[in-house]
Amino acid sequence: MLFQVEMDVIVTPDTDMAVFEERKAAEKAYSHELQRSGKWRHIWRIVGQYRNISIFDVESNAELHDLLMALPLYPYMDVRVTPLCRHPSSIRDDDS
Ligand SMILES: O=C(O)C[C@H]1C=CC(=O)O1
Repeated sequence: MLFQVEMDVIVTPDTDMAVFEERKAAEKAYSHELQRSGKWRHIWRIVGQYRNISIFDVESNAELHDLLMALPLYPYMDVRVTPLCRHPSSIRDDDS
């Protein structure tokens, strides 16, 4: 099952940056692990914003939920999820 996930990272003036930087490093490692597994298929930075658009390929809604809840930066994020399905005009083999 494919999902578009948009993640906004929110850093405020009172954010403890030492804690944030620790979580950011953990987030990078977690993201790399999921990308290598194929579950986190794509990640793109939205230009000019601390936001990404990602594509996840998971077995179920529950699996995606668990993966997102475990994001080390989750406490600093606003997350939006959009379920995707194959477009009938797609010529790609890996769209479903
Ligand atoms: O930087 C971000 O967009 C937030 C998050 C997602 C992956 C990662 O390494 O950090």
